[in-house]
Amino acid sequence: MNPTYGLQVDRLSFAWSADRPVLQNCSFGVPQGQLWMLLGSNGSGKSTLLKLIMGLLSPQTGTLELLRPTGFVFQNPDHQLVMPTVGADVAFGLVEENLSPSQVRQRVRESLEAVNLSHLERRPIYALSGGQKQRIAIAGAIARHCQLLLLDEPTALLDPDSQLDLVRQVRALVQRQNLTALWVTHRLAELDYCDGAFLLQGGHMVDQGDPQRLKAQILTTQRS
Ligand SMILES: Nc1ncnc2c1ncn2[C@@H]1O[C@H](COP(=O)(O)OP(=O)(O)OP(=O)(O)O)[C@@H](O)[C@H]1O
Repeated sequence: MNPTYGLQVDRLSFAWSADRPVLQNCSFGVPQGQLWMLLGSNGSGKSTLLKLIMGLLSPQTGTLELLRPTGFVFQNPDHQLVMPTVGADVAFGLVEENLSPSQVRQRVRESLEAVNLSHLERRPIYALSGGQKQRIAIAGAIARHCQLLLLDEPTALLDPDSQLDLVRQVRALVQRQNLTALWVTHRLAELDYCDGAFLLQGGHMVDQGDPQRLKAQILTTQRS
């Protein structure tokens, strides 16, 4: 992989069945240390692309190179947070890492600090807001020292203020910790907080680059 990219995808194609191609010859890269957003209409293949990057699906052709470990954040945090309290949930992701109890405590502390939620370590998960739950899911990835974050419409269930709060926090975190992040969204307002964007249409990556240019272009298309 080119060392300046945290994620590099080259001529990737995928079809659920031979007569239904979803992704066709997609090539793109997310520079290391940056947050890029992935846009595309319903059914354009965004979630399928994330599943390929996560390794849950295998491409028919093409290659994927990515920094590891990789962390995922889903639309609905209730599908992701499995333990009764915040601290226990973040620690749960570390069970396979063979760490001492004090190392686990240190990782939990650091990762909660990273998402500015240290004060919630003992709070039950059910008592969190949607935005706080998403930040705990992100803390779980940070605790595992993830280098690449994949976020599939993480603000879909949040109110408008919490949406922008989350994207601002993730951008700051990416910059502070030199992470690489790919964030799937339908919300054009979120494009104000990323370094670049990709536009997926009909299985092709039809545009990529400056998020404000893509935003203006999509708004013009929507008006016409
Ligand atoms: N498990 C599956 N089996 C067969 N076809 C699928 C499966 N999952 C998705 N598809 C099809 O693949 C295409 C792309 O779906 P995908 O969910 O990746 O799109 P998307 O861009 O994420 O959409 P949305 O914005 O609505 O979440 C769609 O035509 C969808 O019906």
